[in-house]
Order: sequence, then structure tokens, then C-alpha cells
Amino acid sequence: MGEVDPAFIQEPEHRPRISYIEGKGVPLIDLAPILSSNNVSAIEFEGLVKEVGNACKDWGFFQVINHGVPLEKRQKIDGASRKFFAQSLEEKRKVRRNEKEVTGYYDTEHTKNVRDWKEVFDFTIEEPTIVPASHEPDDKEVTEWYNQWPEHPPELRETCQEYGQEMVKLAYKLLELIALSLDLPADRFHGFFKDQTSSMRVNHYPPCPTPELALGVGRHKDPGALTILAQDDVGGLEVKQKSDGEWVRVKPTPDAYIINVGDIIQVWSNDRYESVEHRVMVNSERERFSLPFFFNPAHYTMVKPLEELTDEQNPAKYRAYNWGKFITTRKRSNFQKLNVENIQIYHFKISD
Ligand SMILES: O=C(O)CCC(=O)C(=O)O
Ligand SMILES: [Fe+2]
Repeated sequence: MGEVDPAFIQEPEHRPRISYIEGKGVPLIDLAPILSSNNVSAIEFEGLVKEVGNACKDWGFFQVINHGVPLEKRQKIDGASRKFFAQSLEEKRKVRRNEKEVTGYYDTEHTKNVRDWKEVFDFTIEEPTIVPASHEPDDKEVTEWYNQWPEHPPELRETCQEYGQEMVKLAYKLLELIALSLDLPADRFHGFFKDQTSSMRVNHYPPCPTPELALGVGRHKDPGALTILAQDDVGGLEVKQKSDGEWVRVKPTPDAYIINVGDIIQVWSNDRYESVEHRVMVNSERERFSLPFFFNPAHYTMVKPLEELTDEQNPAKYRAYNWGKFITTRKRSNFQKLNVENIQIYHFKISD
């Protein structure tokens, strides 16, 4: 094995520490009170809403158990994606993502201009997904994104689609709890997701000969509303702890999901809940798989602080921005190793 391609090497200040802190802190929340078959007391339910609110405020991240997603569906997508990634590069590249086809297989993603030590398979929940045809602000034309499904393994398509529907169901439940925790009606956010642009990714992080120099995914915040992540038992996800800025590892918990607030909830809540930076460490021995679901609104959504959460004492901290233009701008920069940062919500911040 020769030297690692310099494209993967992080600047010294962003390299991971091989001895890591395992965060006990990321809250673990039991969603049993909202499983439909349960007869839940008002006090129990309010306790859950408070727990979710505190986790969003203090961490931006939490894990959930008793979430209602059948384990069998998770095992199926896990099995099918392992088979997909085990194929030759040539086979995988038959469904390769490019400037036109934004879904499918991809192994050269850069986060903050450094290459990630991973390969991914992306698909959208809605087929087709409607988005702006270009990032140009005045161009009103829209286009359709279709998924690229591989021939092998043939079951990948159905297992992905079924699993995606489970994620959507869980995402609505979580969004209701988040709305209630902000003293809003439970369905306050639902309308934004009518023509959702949600997507899923299967991440495969192969063993890396130099885990001290590279990252599986460089530090970033998720741009959408909410992320629901399944990770396997290898571990590697690190969250930047709000209290002191330390990177802490999210301990793998069997059959749990990791939830994090994305940039859109940060803006909707006018910074009451913040989207938190995270990254993924790799290791030299074991490959790792993870499955993030990104819950994203319709492309025509103008994202701005909710009126109910702003007033004279607490004025809106962001100007409205168009979600579709935001993501098409992001997709575009993914294909160029630019030496500038890509579009971020703070670009819409109102200075006071
Ligand atoms: O693999 C992980 O644990 C997290 C991946 C992630 O943050 C992402 O794909 O946005
Ligand atoms: Fe992420």
C-alpha cells in the first residue's frame, strides 16, 4: 500500500484524536409513550416533550429507542447495501452520480474541500423529486430527480423504498414532538413537507491505513430540517459538544436511531435549537456502515424564523431563503473542489 492520497489529509487542527472521549452526554430518549398501542398519561407525554426540547437545546443531538421502526426493515437494507458495496468499482460505477444524475453511487465527495474516506449510495424518497432546474435565483424552471437503482443486488430498490417510508413516519412523529416543545401546534411543520425533497444515503467507510490523518466525513452541519441516522456497532460519529466545544463520540446503541436538528430547524426556531457540527472517524481495522435519512421540505419552501417565535424583543435572526435554491447551490459546489466555503445559513443572518 503506497502513501495516502493527499486529497484525504485533514489540516492538523481538524485531525481526529485517536484516543476519543465517549460521550455519555448525548441524551437517550425512550419514545414508548408515542407508540400508538400505548395508553399514555398526559404527564408522561409532557415529560417526553420536555426531554426532546432539552436535548434539542443542549445538544442538537439525541438517540431514540422504542421508535416503532421494525428491526427487520433495518436489517434488510443493511444486508442489501453490504452486498452492493462488496461489488467491484466497475459494477458500482454503473449507477454513478454525476452533474445530471444526482442520486446513485459516489466515492469522491469532499467536505470542506477535503476528500472523505467513504463511498455512498444516495436515493430520494419521492420519485421523482421536484427541484429547481438551476441555482440561478431568477430561473423559475424546475426539474425532476429520479433514482438510479443498480441491477445488483436486485432487492436493494425495494428495501430502500420500504425503509425510506419508515423514516418518513418516524420523522413526522419527531417533528411533532419538536413543535410541541416549542409551544407550537403538533402539526405546525407538516405543511412544509407536502412535496418533500427528503433523501437517504448509505455510507460505507472502508478501513483506512491512516485514521489519524483522514476523516470518514469531515466536520459539517446537516442543511435540512432533521436527520435520522442508523449506525452499526463500529462507532465513529463524533458530535461537537455545545457546552465546551469538545468532540464526543456517540456510543453505538443497538437498534437506536440518532436524531439531529438540521439548519432549517435552527432557522425556524430562530436559534432556539441549533444545528450542531459533527464528523466521522475511521479506523484501520473495521469497515463501518451508516444510514442517514435527511428530512427536507418542498423545494419552494421559503425558510425563515416562524412568526410565533419572534417578536420585538426577539426579532428574526435570518432573512428568508429558498430551500430549493439552497440545495441546488450545494449540489453544484460538490462537483468542484472550490477553495471557498459553500452556501451556509449564516449567509442569511441579519446582523444586529
Ligand atoms: O456516518 C455517520 O455517522 C454520519 C454521517 C453524516 O453525518 C452525514 O452523512 O451527513
Ligand atoms: Fe451529517
